Amino acid sequence: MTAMDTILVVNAGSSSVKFQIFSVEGEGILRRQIKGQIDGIASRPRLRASGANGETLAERAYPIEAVADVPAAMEIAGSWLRDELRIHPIAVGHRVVHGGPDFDRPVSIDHGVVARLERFVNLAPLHQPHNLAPIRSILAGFPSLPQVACFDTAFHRTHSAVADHYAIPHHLHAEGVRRYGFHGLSYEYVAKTLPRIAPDIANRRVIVAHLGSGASMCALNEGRSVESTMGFTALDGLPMGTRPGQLDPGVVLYLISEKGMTASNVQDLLYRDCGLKGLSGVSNDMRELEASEDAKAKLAIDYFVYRIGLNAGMLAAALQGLDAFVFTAGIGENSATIRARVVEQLGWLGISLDHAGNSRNSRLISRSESRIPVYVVPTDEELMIAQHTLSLLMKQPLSNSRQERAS
Ligand SMILES: Nc1ncnc2c1ncn2[C@@H]1O[C@H](COP(=O)(O)OP(=O)(O)O)[C@@H](O)[C@H]1O
Ligand SMILES: CC(=O)OP(=O)(O)O
Ligand SMILES: [Mg+2]
Repeated sequence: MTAMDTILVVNAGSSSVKFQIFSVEGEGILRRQIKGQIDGIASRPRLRASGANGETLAERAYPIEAVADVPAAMEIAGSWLRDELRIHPIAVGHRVVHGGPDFDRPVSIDHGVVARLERFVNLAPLHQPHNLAPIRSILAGFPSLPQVACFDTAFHRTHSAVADHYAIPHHLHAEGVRRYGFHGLSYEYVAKTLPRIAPDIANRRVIVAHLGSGASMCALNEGRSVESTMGFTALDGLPMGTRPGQLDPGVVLYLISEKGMTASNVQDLLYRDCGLKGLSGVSNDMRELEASEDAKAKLAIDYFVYRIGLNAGMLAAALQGLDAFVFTAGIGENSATIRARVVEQLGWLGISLDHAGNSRNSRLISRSESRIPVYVVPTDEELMIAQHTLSLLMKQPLSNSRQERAS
């Protein structure tokens, strides 16, 4: 591994840490060498990693107390890559969830960039601190190793003014209180992949449902984001593992004025104790809800599916019609049951499911007579990050990083 030039990609989500190693072969060619993730953080933690040909490199389960949060998972993944595989990359690409109003594309990281990104920690408390921690420690330990930040928000910067605003006084929009949207690296990957796998609809009106531990939907028109269910923070829109999704702001006022909660109590409640976890009282993990007999677990799933249906109607209105629907991310890629429930909810649009294809996780899961085709597209945020990292790297000399790696 150490003989070749490699790029390490780090993607800390709310229930997982994902990482990939790509080799750089010739001008601009990336080849995946390792793909790994620790998922089920705080539910059923497991490290899985595979090599260039899909062969298993690691498969380890951990007790829940050993991987209780994202930093613990980051530590395990980091030490596996460093100490067992002895990876010495020439650059590191990071997913950074919040880029605020200024960052509309990936950026090379220096101390000034980190300071600007720290301002958004309170706008993405489940992600931003964990995105910035490895950046800071690499900056301290390997100051000349190039690092690139790739933002969840950047892909949505194409939104029109009406889609970008809340109906609040202008000065708040001016200082950055806007509807940013998230999961942009995932939507960018899907938008770039559709022309190859579904050329008929790639340039038309598509709703992409990114259903993972965090969940959102994006309206794509001609491959560009025009609307998202998420806004200023990754709390809005669909219910998620531990976040409520759309909530009347009056609930927040009630918690403060009637229940005496502080801002930090409310932040903890909304980011950590709501969503599927709060509604079910069973788990934030969809696999556990699907396996549960508990009536509240069923209610949580019903609510999840219902809200996806409502939000699909909203995005179809933004697009003034619909030509395709795409499922992606942990739940969207793996749960045939949830996909079937969502498609049933969208039946009024003339969508019908190919049940056999759906249970095989096929790429096209709608029947030929379905008015709107439905696809499953496994996302690859890490590939997007690697591509952005390499293209920024090619604009700057590599000599420093090669020296760094050699030392
Ligand atoms: N086979 C499966 N069936 C149902 N849900 C699944 C399956 N595999 C993964 N998931 C769900 O996917 C979610 C995690 O998705 P992921 O996109 O990895 O999240 P994140 O990146 O936000 O950590 C969890 O709710 C998990 O239960
Ligand atoms: C923005 C967000 O919610 O990300 P994730 O789904 O990876 O937690
Ligand atoms: Mg994710």
